[in-house]
Amino acid sequence: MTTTTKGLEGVVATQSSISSIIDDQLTYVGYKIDDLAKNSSFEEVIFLLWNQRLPKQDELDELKKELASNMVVPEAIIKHLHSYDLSTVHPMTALRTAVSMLGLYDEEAEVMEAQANKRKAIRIQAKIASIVTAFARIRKGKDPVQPKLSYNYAENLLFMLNGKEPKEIEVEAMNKALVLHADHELNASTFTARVCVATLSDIYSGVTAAIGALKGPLHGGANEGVMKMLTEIGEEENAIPYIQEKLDNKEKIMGMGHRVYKGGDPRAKFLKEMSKQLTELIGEPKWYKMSVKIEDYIKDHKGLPANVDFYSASVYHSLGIDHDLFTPIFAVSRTSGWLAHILEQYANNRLIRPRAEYTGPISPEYSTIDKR
Ligand SMILES: CC(=O)SCCNC(=O)CCNC(=O)[C@H](O)C(C)(C)COP(=O)(O)OP(=O)(O)OC[C@H]1O[C@@H](n2cnc3c(N)ncnc32)[C@H](O)[C@@H]1OP(=O)(O)O
Ligand SMILES: O=C([O-])CC(=O)C(=O)O
Repeated sequence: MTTTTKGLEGVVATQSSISSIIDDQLTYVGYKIDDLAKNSSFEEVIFLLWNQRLPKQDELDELKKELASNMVVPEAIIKHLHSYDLSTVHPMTALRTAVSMLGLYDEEAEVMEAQANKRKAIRIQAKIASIVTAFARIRKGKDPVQPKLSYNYAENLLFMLNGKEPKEIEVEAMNKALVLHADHELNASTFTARVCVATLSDIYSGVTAAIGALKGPLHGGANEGVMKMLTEIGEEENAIPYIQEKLDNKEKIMGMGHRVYKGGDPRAKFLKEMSKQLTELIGEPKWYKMSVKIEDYIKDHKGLPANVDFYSASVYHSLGIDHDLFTPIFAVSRTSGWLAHILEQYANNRLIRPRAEYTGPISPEYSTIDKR
């Protein structure tokens, strides 16, 4: 058997035409992330990821309409969100369970035909925004807000979260964050989704599994970890001593480092710019300034670049989003990528089943229980 690679580093595990990372450049279906971040709506990116081409205007209008009109979630899920102790449950745990529950209320849940899976993809993408926002409101004793048909995805996400018309700058920032987080080749959660559905399990299982993988602090959970760190640091002058102490204790700095990018994450510069603008706007520029200090220090002392999670923390904070909702917001965006990969996996499926190199004892002598 060939040798193992810890964490599957550098292993090419599948072919995909959805996104690529080549020489530290990210593309979705060949289009540069820079062009998409500057020009595209999240809906446009969803269409691109699911169809491997950019939409025409009427196709984009249709997708926007379908997403907005499918955002309402079954009442049973809203009831379920009321049914446990929302003060202690992490929103990613609630989301994982609620998305799994969605499958119970979808008549096509077990239909494996390609068109049915596309219809389910729209429903899942639409409803995940409503689940995250309903959870956020219910735990504050507020009613969920119904989406507006005239709003785009980013507008509805903010509207359902805050119950008031979002400002243009907030919508722009949210849209860009959604575009930047939408897909990322074979990251851990996407790989999880593909492994799951490669058994020909259903689409809800795939997305539920992916949410579980995204939750961890080495992956999507890092954005919440970044804000926790910034809050603990409190003021700019404390940043370096705090970071040095963490490094001395061999602790990881959240939002820093990446398995694939060694020169830098191309998404981070957009989020950095947004962080500067938005933290100034809310009168809390210290979060941005602190982040820049940390980024520079880690670059100089560890040679590690900031990843997508680093500046997204202060961006989401500036948008007034609760810190434990940062990863669920990431999940809302990444659902588009998971669904694209799930559809691609179904279209060209083979069971994913690698091998393990056995390192346990060889032929130990068996003794019956009375002799051990
Ligand atoms: C959306 C995303 O998922 S982006 C990633 C989000 N995750 C984070 O931000 C968590 C912090 N970062 C990390 O833990 C890592 O950089 C990962 C998980 C992203 C990538 O890790 P890997 O490629 O597996 O690298 P690994 O964890 O093996 O680290 C290699 C070395 O760099 C160090 N290192 C890597 N990241 C960090 C970090 N953030 N802070 C301090 N040291 C780090 C490790 O301690 C290790 O050092 P050593 O060789 O002296 O033991
Ligand atoms: O690709 C990865 O390993 C992690 C990442 O940046 C992402 O999922 O966006």
